[in-house]
Amino acid sequence: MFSTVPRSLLCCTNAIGPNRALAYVLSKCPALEPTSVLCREYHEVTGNIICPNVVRGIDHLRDPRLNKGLAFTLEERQALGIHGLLAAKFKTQEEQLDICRISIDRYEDNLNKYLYLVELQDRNEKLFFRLLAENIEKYLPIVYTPTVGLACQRFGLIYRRPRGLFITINDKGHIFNILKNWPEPDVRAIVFTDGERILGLGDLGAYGMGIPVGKLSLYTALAGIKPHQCLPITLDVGTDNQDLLEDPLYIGLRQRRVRGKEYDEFIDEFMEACVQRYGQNTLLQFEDFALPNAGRLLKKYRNKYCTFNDDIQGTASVAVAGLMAAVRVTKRKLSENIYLFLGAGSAANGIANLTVSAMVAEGLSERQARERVYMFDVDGLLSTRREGGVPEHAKVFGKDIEPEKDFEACVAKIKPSCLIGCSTVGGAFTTNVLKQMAKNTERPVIFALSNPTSKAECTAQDAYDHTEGRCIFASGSPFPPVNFNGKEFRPGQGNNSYIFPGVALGVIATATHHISENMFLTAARTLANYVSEDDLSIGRIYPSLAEVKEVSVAIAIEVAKTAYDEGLVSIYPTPTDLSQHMRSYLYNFCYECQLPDMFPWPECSKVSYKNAKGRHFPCHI
Ligand SMILES: NC(=O)C1=CN([C@@H]2O[C@H](COP(=O)(O)OP(=O)(O)OC[C@H]3O[C@@H](n4cnc5c(N)ncnc54)[C@H](OP(=O)(O)O)[C@@H]3O)[C@@H](O)[C@H]2O)C=CC1
Ligand SMILES: CC(=O)C(=O)O
Ligand SMILES: [Mg+2]
Repeated sequence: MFSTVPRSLLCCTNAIGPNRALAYVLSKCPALEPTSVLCREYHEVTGNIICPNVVRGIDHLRDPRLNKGLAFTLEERQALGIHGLLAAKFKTQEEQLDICRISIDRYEDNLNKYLYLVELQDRNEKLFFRLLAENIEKYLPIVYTPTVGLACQRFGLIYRRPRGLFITINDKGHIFNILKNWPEPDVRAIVFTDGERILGLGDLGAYGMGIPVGKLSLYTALAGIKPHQCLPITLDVGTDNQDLLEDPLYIGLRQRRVRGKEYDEFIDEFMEACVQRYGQNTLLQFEDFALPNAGRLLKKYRNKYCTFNDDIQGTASVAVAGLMAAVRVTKRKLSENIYLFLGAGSAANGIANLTVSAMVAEGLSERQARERVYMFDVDGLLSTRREGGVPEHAKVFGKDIEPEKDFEACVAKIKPSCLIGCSTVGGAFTTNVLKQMAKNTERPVIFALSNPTSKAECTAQDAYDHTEGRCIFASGSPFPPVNFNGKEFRPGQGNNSYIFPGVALGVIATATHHISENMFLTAARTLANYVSEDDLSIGRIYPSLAEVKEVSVAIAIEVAKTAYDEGLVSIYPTPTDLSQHMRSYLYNFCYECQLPDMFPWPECSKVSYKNAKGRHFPCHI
């Protein structure tokens, strides 16, 4: 029997179509082993040539995973039955990339650029990923924050072709069957959301699908994880966004969110179905769940599944990396800072907890480290004396101090050296707040991490302007370079996209079955080590985005080492060369020859194929 049937083993025939022909051959020869035998047998039966692993004819061009457009060679065009379906000109992938760049530049509106890229991904996957991977700085803001936020808000309008799975609460009891409808059997990573906290834009329900799709594009573009191993999913349990419930374009369930027991059972079933379908080691990334569920579900599942919450753990890692790199400028150890968070939700708590771990590594006790961390949420400073007390999810950061509802006053009173915004409140770092930070310390650290750009707590320009150019700034969404007193600053992007692709690569490539907290501290250290003096001199506490692919591999290697040290992997023996092992996993962004290499008639000319017995088969030209 076939033990390793290729993913899309189809045969070519002009007579009855590839699927039916293959089914026919298989039914006749169920015990066939090597594919080449199948080819020969099939040829004996039908007189047609089978191209294993190859969809022929127009279907080949319509498959984005196979399509190369005008880059198909004459031999490929002939062998694949697409000769004549393409214009005569042959183009290299490089020439095609130029055309893509020109095409995108024609659009002024970023949403149109986004749509162009979506369409490219649907048409020619390798071209899309190579374009993205080679132009990260230019196109990351389109496929990711900020434009992806706009795309989610308009998802009902721009939704065209299926990408990923929508699983609704009505599918409860049948989730495994829905997963079976996904055409790829070799999924290694699933990024999923229930759409309740999409960036800082709130509850976007099923419109949130843009986020798992965008995140998984970065799995491939930034870490070389193969696209067919990635599955984006939206869990549609309704929405409490009244505008969407009334939006005629809305594509999700038009009902209020299901919560409580039924929601929990639904998520339980989903988690179980994923591992049942794709195996124990399937990486399950929670993305953009709202505060009441994010931390709670992480706690519930973190020791039972190969899972992490990107908004809590990935964000923590990138922020701590930034803090570590900033030490080289401020000359203050992490344990010498005072931290004030605006926002006390998932991201803030994730960052605060990992910062505490980093301070403990510097020698503080956990209690001493926590004493250096303050938080301020919608009801003011997290004071144990305030009305209603400190919310459960941030209990450990509550302080026995006078309550304070005025943020500016709080910054003056607590005198933080690091101010970290994860509040979803655009402009919350006012001129006075920033000026106060400049008074608090010589080199204040200011992170405006909320996304998209409209939700950033301050702009890069404001941060430098109001701190006399002395601050160390990073933001979740990109800002253009800033000029202050004749000096140009190019602040970095404190975004979890520096972390999750590398962590995922490390986990997938070693079949790690559990993702430990330590891995995120390791990832943070690795990222911080990549920051050069040149980066710091232009105000950047992250490596340039052009280096992110290399950084992702480095993170993957370090994460894998941690996983081996902690006994969390399923691949033994430990590869002697982890770097080589990791690199062997990477996606090839360049076109590959699609002449069937398992073809039993390897000798190929422009006019005919010669089989092993020396018989010629004419090409259809
Ligand atoms: N740069 C990056 O890599 C990442 C950035 N983010 C961004 O961080 C932001 C927050 O995400 P997340 O933590 O998951 O969201 P949460 O909803 O979990 O947390 C938001 C927090 O902000 C508080 N808040 C809301 N309004 C105010 C206000 N007016 N003043 C003070 N605090 C306020 C909330 O308080 P309350 O609960 O009381 O309402 C809550 O504590 C988002 O914009 C997200 O895009 C998130 C992950 C990664
Ligand atoms: C970056 C990210 O994960 C967020 O803003 O939610
Ligand atoms: Mg997120």
